Amino acid sequence: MKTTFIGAGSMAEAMISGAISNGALTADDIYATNKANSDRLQKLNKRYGIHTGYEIEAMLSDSSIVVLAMKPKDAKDALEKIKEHLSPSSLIVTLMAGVTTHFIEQMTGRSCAIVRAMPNTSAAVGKSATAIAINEHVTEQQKMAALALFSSIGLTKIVKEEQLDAVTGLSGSGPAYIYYVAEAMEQAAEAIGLEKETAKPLIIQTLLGAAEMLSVSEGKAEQLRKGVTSPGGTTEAGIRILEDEKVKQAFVDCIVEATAQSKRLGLPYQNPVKQ
Ligand SMILES: NC(=O)C1=CN([C@@H]2O[C@H](COP(=O)(O)OP(=O)(O)OC[C@H]3O[C@@H](n4cnc5c(N)ncnc54)[C@H](OP(=O)(O)O)[C@@H]3O)[C@@H](O)[C@H]2O)C=CC1
Ligand SMILES: O=C(O)[C@@H]1CCC=N1
Repeated sequence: MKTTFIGAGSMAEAMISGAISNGALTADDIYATNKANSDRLQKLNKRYGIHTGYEIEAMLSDSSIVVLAMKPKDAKDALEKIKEHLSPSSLIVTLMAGVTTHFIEQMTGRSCAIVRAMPNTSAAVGKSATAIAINEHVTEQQKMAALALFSSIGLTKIVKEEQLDAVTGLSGSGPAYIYYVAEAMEQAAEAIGLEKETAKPLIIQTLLGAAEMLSVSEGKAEQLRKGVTSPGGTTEAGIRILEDEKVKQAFVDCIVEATAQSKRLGLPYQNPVKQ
């Protein structure tokens, strides 16, 4: 299934790598272009055997899927460049945070089948938590193709487009919150006398194990936490500090604020006429 990536940065690469290694696409199916970085295209061509270049018209013709993988600030330029070459039968898949399907339709000047996605950087290891919103022009076959593409980089949930800001605040930015916890654990390990080489694998395995436990226990986080916490024990003493410092509320506030920022960043893309 011919799939063309407009934008060839880290998210595009994660999807290309996932789709090829999981068999969702072959290297021969994949075309990628960017703004001007030809070295980067050459590297992707060498690494994955995909087609790369700047012949937009040829790349877009007969493309079943066109992935918009540029930053939101570049959306307008990129859409201006590709709109006259877009085939009416192509499915547009957009990865851009905040850029609405309405904006894309306005920019291309016509109704398009669009899947708007919010993956996360764990796509690079096939573990993205991705949510997708599907507009009314997407056919059942296109929906299946999009699900196959995103399943190749991890788990996929279908949501309403208006829920994508919340998804961005929760799981789009989510890996950063977990890295923040890992940073705190690394800092603490040093303070309590553990060498980095000892602490790092212990931290990683603790995060992996906790995630696996959450997964097999159907997500009862509070119950799992209580299972670790012996009365009068070490966990209880540690968690008391987190409660005193209102750390849980700080995480809630963090996700609410990230969601609000996603909404703010999306404002210029509500109506392209106002740009
Ligand atoms: N990083 C993340 O955690 C997440 C990112 N996203 C979304 O994914 C998208 C891509 O992010 P990411 O891969 O990190 O970005 P990168 O900066 O790594 O890549 C952006 C790519 O877009 C290309 N580009 C810019 N302008 C144009 C243009 N006019 N025509 C063609 N290509 C163009 C750039 O080309 P060149 O190098 O030549 O300038 C580059 O290849 C963003 O919209 C982001 O919102 C979504 C979820 C999570
Ligand atoms: O920080 C950001 O704006 C992007 C969107 C989700 C993850 N990174």
